[in-house]
Amino acid sequence: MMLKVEDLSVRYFTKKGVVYAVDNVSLEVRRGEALALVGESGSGKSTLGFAIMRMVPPPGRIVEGRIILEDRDIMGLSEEEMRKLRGSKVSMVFQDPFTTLDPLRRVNDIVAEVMIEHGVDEKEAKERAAYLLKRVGIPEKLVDAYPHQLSGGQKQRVAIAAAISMNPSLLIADEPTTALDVIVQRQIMDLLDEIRRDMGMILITHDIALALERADRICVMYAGKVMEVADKDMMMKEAMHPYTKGLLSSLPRLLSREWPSSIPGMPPDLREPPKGCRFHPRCSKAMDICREQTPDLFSVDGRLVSCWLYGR
Ligand SMILES: Nc1ncnc2c1ncn2[C@@H]1O[C@H](COP(=O)(O)OP(=O)(O)OP(=O)(O)O)[C@@H](O)[C@H]1O
Ligand code: NI
Repeated sequence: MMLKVEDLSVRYFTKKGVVYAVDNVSLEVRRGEALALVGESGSGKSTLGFAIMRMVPPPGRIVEGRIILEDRDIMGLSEEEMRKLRGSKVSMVFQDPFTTLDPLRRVNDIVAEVMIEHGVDEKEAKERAAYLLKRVGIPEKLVDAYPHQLSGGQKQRVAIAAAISMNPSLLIADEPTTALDVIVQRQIMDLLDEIRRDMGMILITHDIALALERADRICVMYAGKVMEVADKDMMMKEAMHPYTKGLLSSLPRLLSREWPSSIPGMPPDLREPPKGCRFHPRCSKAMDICREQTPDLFSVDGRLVSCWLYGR
């Protein structure tokens, strides 16, 4: 297994209370697969992505769990060891590449810098940066440009080139196309598909249609918990969890790329998540046990589902 996350919990210790952002999450990413992490805003997707990089921003903290990257538990690594790992074994690209591209550096240097930090010598790093930029579709005349001279899509291409420059085993892409217009979105997703080859990818998105189109497996999150994990084809055919069923029942309308509104109610405030199953207040199938006890992730017909309808 490329990545195993076990019983991971992340909380933000804010002045206004503790936010239970990721609660007891377990998931796996197989070698070479694209796993989509799908969920509405605030469900804990980015927090989970940051946690896998051991980069949860304060006042957040990983409070428990294991993160095993290629058979190595990275929870025990020092910050210095993590710095070596980030970018080389696991990399991340973000929604807004503005925040990750140094505005004062030329594009080629931005990409080369990542490699230099990981010990590649300068000449080799610059040559490889030029190659990578070409590979991600940056025109040659722009390799010496500054980020502000690029379009949004081009900036994202540069961020991708930097992220894959050390051939990481795992790429975490957090809403990589959300800030882009529809045509550019497609180009960037095609680029990710093409360049990652045997690299594993976690695609974080609130866009279920995009997830179903691009990922091999889908992990649905709700209020900091994993609700259901299944192969894309299985999920398309039939969802099991009432929450996922609700999401997918509105699939035909998803072309509008908005969060489906077929589920009444609102997600909970994660400072006071509901007892039992976090989805129970919005669930039409809720039973007594759902209000009291949190369901495990039950393994049913080749998928995982956290719902009392499917296990005891
Ligand atoms: N820096 C922070 N301080 C306090 N709370 C935070 C912080 N970052 C996130 N949270 C809270 O943690 C929870 C999970 O947020 P997170 O950003 O991980 O969700 P998300 O699924 O990525 O949402 P989005 O789709 O909006 O990006 C939310 O309740 C959010 O308000
Ligand atoms: Ni997010």
